[in-house]
Amino acid sequence: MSDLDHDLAAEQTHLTVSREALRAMRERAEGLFATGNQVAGDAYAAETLGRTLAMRVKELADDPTTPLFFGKLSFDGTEHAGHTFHIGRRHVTDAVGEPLVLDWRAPVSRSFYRASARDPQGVGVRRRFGFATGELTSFEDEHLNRGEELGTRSTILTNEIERPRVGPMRDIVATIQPEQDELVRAELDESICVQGAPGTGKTAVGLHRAAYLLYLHRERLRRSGVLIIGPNSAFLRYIAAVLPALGEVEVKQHTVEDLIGHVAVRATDSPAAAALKHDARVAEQLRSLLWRRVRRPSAPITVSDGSYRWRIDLGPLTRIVDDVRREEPAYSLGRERVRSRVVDLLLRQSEARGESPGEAWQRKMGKIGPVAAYLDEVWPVVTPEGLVAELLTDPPEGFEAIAWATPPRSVKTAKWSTADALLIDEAAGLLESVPSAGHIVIDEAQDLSPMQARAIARRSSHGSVTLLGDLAQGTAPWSATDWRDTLHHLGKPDARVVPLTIGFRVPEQVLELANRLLPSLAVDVPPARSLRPDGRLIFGKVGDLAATAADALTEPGSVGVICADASIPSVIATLTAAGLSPGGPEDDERLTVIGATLAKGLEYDHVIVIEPADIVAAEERGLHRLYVVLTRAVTALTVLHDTPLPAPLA
Ligand SMILES: Nc1ncnc2c1ncn2[C@@H]1O[C@H](COP(=O)(O)OP(=O)(O)OP(=O)(O)O)[C@@H](O)[C@H]1O
Repeated sequence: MSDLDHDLAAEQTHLTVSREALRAMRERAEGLFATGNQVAGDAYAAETLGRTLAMRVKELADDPTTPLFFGKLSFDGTEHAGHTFHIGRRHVTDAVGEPLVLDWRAPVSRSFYRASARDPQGVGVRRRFGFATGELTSFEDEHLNRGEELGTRSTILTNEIERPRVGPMRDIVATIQPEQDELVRAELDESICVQGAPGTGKTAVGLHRAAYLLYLHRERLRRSGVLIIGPNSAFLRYIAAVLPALGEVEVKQHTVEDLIGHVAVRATDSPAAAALKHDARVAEQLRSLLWRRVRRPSAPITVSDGSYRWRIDLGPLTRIVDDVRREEPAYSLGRERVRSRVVDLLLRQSEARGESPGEAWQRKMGKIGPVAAYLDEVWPVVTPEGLVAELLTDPPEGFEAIAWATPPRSVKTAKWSTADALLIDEAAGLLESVPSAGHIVIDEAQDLSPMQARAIARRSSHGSVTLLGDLAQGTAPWSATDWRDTLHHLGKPDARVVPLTIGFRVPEQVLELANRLLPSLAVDVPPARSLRPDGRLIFGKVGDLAATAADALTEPGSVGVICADASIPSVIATLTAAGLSPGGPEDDERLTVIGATLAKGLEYDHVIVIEPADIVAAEERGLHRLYVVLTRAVTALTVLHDTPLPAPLA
């Protein structure tokens, strides 16, 4: 046996021992789960404990297809000199608590991603492991102490990048690159905006950052929560498995629409109305409409509590309104403040008479007729829907386009649009303050409208955000052209904007084609360098579709046919007639037909794009859409067209 074989055998043994230990950890957790009910003091404690233990059992699940560890650090310097650590997806300890595998997020593991020949951080040798279906098959050493460093030339990194893609997105924990790691491990209180060309790992970075923050601030974030926001449900489905694979099973993933909720969407807006409703100026209109409801009182109050009659003059009543207004509370809180200050005045009069009425008396006085009438006059009850209905019934100058064609009979029967739901959320935020999440990761953030950004800002007022996006991929009418604007609406104006420039998905030739569109996209973004010199770019006629798809399916990996949304039925018909069975973005078929508007954030091994000119013509920012579509390919891009290619590509 050579030294290398011997080393590999020893590592395989370590893997077997670690798997065994993880199984034992899981069995212990299951045992605790089973007895949890008996040890907990009461039903509430039992439930909490049960939930924690059930979560722990889930977290300890071993996925036999992914390796328990992917790297090893052998230290010859710092306080760790003489120690070796295996780095994996989670801690694994043996029966006496000795670590067999260190979590990739532990402080020591940082050197796995950051140590270099120039700055070895005490690491003598960094070892990366190659795996096939969960079995350890090879390793690659860098003797940092001898100045050896592979960087992006690592075969294990190359294999990982070139691996055929099938099914949902996977974690990249074994091969996070230094520029990515710096973002992943940024502090919890730091908000960051990542500007990265297609395939530079923005989504991956955001998800790993969520996992990292949860590891470091588990208790705090369990209470306040970490949210992931993505553009649509096909995308959320695509990324759904990444965090659970990293042991994080509790993170909620939403689109902006389902984050907001409030009302069922049953109407659509004209483009002009939608544009105004997504504009931050409409927030100002709602605010002033709301605060115009607050008035000074017109008469003093006289109240009888059965034994005495109390009177409050106009002067103090006016002062209360003015004071509370100046304090700028959320509107509904303001109303309660006014109420309690009136009751205070009554209480003081009563005390001056030598009485000391209790809470029940105060509650009664707060609701008594004259006090309620005063409140309704100076600070009336407002509902979010009511406020928005008022705006849409009679919009101010310059906002005529948002007017309802026919106002509904009542607020209850109103049909709301997606953008109305945003207005209602804005109004709700003026009425009551919204609980803040600890951290929010927002993907495809270039498409956030100012009003959507404000909705997220309300939910992260005490937390931080990671914004991920690419200005060149902005396809909404309100897409950002400058990150500072989005950050301003998000309430994080000082966030760092950091570029990612190494492309892990799109092959060089394909990127070169897509980049020809960049000068026409009117954005200033740093170009990316592709790590994939090995791709293929093919042009053909639309009539070649079935043959191209059939051919692509003979190779491993996923095949995505992307066309203008209107062409989906005919594309499916062509493929089906040829005996292929394409699925949609929600299915698990190897062959997927997907409309251009849903392709954002997704990737396929072989992408077949049908009629780029149709994709461009279908919408206002069609060239941006085409840029998104052309950058979905991992290995091969086939462009099929009968009409001439859009000018920048021809
Ligand atoms: N460090 C890495 N090691 C291996 N693969 C990586 C690494 N970083 C990213 N990738 C892979 O590159 C592909 C693109 O990553 P990701 O989807 O996160 O990019 P993106 O910047 O969000 O792209 P887009 O702008 O198209 O949404 C994914 O398959 C991802 O797994």
